[in-house]
Amino acid sequence: MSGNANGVKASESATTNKDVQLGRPKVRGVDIMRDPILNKGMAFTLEERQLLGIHGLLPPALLDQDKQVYQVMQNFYRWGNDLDRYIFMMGLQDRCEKLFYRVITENIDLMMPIIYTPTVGLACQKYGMVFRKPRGLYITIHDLGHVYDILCNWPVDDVKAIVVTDGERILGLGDLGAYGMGIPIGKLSLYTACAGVQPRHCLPVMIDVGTNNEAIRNDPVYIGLRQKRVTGEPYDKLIDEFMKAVVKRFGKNCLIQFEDFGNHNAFRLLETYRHKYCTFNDDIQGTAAVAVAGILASLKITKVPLKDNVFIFQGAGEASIGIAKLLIKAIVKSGRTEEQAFNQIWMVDSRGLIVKNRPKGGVTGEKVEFAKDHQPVDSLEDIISKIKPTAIIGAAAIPGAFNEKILKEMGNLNKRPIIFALSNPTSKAECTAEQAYNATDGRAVFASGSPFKEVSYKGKTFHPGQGNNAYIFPGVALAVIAANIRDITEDVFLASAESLSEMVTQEHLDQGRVYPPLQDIRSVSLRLAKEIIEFAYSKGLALHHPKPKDLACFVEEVVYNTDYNSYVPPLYEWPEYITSSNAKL
Ligand SMILES: O=C([O-])CC(=O)C(=O)O
Ligand SMILES: [Mg+2]
Repeated sequence: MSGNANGVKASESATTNKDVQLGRPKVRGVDIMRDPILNKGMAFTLEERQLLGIHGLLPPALLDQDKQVYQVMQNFYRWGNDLDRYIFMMGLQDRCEKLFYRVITENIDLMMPIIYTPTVGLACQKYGMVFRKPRGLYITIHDLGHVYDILCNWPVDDVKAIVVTDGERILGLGDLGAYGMGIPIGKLSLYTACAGVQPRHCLPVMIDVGTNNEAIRNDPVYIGLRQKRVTGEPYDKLIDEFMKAVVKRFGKNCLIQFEDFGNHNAFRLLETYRHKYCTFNDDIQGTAAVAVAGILASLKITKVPLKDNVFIFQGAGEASIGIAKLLIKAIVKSGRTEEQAFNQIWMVDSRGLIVKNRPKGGVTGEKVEFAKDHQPVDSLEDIISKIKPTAIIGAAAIPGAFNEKILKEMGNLNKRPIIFALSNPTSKAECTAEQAYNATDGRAVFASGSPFKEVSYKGKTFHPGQGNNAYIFPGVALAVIAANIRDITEDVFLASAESLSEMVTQEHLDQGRVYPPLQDIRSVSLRLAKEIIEFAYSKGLALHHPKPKDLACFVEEVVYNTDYNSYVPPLYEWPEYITSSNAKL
């Protein structure tokens, strides 16, 4: 390839867009129609049908991709519920990948609630019924000693990103065992839909060590191991073997995103692996970045400087601790000492306010450094009246935790209270958008992890923001893959949070938004990737050399193209001495 419209040479990019160079596929005949990567449905041209040996295997009409999109959308609307829409879209992904991604990217705000939260949560709960065709790899505790062999069964060699779960904490739904596989699949669909990561570079992985969810173990159509979770040494050995096998099979630049592990493993595994492998934990670090971005944007509405805010976290798990730690970095950057920053952050868990020497105990691990010198207080209502926060952030998957009294109190304490109900899916949110606006006379600055529709209150329309790590992980992944960032530091996540918050315009703020609209998530993710790459080069974290001159073009070059390839090879041009009648014999 010579150069694109912007003059960037393909050779500068980490991954050349091989799609457009495919020319003639190796597969022919009916097999090409059975391969979702190559299949074009009724968009195969007459020439292609003849050349590939599929003429007559399709009805005679040609339906180009535009018409196919129309057909998919008509069907999509026809389904009566979201779970059926999920199954329908997964079927499309299994049949025709390019069409699937074209439909998703063109209708991202309509499609995200289906292929991602909240519907993906419901799909995981019913995965035995939803399951049609396997996707990704299943590695079980019985495969100890053979993990590399399993990775070798994956047919693609140039995998660049893995999303892995052990299914122990699927969204806020708890232990769903192997049914949790819907999450890595959904996350990786967003890698492509939001950030244009090539689908063939992506691999979803389920590590099945059993499930402690008895109902799921007894489900007659359960797809995983029917045993209690294996913990301790064998568990650690399996994860360790997996990490090493990934490097052996796909190289040390292969990104490994940890997703929806239980708290007790998530922090531990992050600490063990973060400096040795190209890895991050989305629930700790991705969620942290999106929440801090939302907080930074909220301050433009509340006009309360970061250093004067007081935050209460409902929950002290992966999300809360992750957000709190990144927030501390942001507060310190704004001029406070670390000690002062810690004093602005209060945590609440199932045993009440996290204080030193709590009679009810339970302050261990990551929570310890957040424990305050304060009297124990049990109920969230009392905690809020005593601590007088400017912001409350819910991430404990306790639906209704922000009750009317609490929301009203937040409205009494603040001109513009910040209320983030981040637990997923929607059924686990701490309050609804409507409840937050109604209880605060429309003054709440509200965001939630799962989407809520606009709310009309006293003639004004509010657009609640979706504070979901989907605004972060696709852009991070694209940046990591394209620029070979191996060490994904906390500063990368802080830079991501700052970049995202800077993409929130005054117009967005006027609509009550603290994130750019979901329709814009693709351009947001690409810009984020570009800014992360810029940051990574400035800190010496990007190993792709030389640094490309034009980063926007560099990013554009690697992005997946949803147009169908032409399988008709370009005609050869015969040299003139052959075609010319004057050719000398
Ligand atoms: O998947 C989502 O919507 C966000 C997330 O990581 C979680 O809730 O675990
Ligand atoms: Mg998650």
